[in-house]
Amino acid sequence: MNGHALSACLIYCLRHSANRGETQHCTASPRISSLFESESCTYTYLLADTETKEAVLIDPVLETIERDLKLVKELGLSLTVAVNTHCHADHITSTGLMKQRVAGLKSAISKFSGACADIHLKEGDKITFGRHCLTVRETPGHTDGCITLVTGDQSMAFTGDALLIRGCGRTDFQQGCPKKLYQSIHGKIFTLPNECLIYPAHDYLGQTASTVGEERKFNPRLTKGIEGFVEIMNNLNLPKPKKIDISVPANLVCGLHQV
Ligand SMILES: N[C@@H](CCC(=O)N[C@@H](CSS)C(=O)NCC(=O)O)C(=O)O
Repeated sequence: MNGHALSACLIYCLRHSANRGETQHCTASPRISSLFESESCTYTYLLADTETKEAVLIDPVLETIERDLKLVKELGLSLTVAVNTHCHADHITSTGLMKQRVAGLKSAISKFSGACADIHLKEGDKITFGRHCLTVRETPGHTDGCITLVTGDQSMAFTGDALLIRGCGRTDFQQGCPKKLYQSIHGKIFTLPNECLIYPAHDYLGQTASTVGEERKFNPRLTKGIEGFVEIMNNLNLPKPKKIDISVPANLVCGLHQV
């Protein structure tokens, strides 16, 4: 199945934690829904505490706001935070519009993103929802404001555009720096347990999730030394994202530009 074949596909994946039933904060795994937007091949993740019904959305996309809000309603969830892993260059976030539709919803993004939001995140900050939380790891390199969000039990990591499945975010615009990205991935993501699931912001080949162990072993870019990695990244020769000129200014104002 290729990325576009996933366009109408909502993947509901119930994760069961070794710490299930644990009442202490930040230890168990939340419920996860992986939601795909086919034009930009972006994943939005809805994480929820099934008991308290508190939920967070990661990287919501403007075009799929109705679908995402419908799911939140169907599941009876109370959305508290919509967080962007960085200031996206290829699509417009729905965060600002979502704040107008959901009472009390707070937006969040890295303090180094340059973007406005209710919450500016930094290394070690926690986003708590019910019994669960996400801990912020700063993973710059694709942009200066890229973060990876890790569940309390370290069973899942939402890597944004830092680490993709068998790939990684490009480093040729928006403060991109291959050396920084290499250090971020090796220092902040590959130090997680091998079984930790990797949920990226994009996939262009229809892949849905990976693990730290798999990427450490098989990622064709990150298994190289730093000099080899820099050489690869400086020679990707990718075309510019089609919507970069509207997405970046819009995302700097929470996606509300011209909405
Ligand atoms: N064709 C797409 C843009 C594809 C792209 O550049 N993806 C980025 C992440 S979104 S800025 C990326 O880092 N890709 C890495 C890679 O190796 O493909 C469009 O026009 O939107």
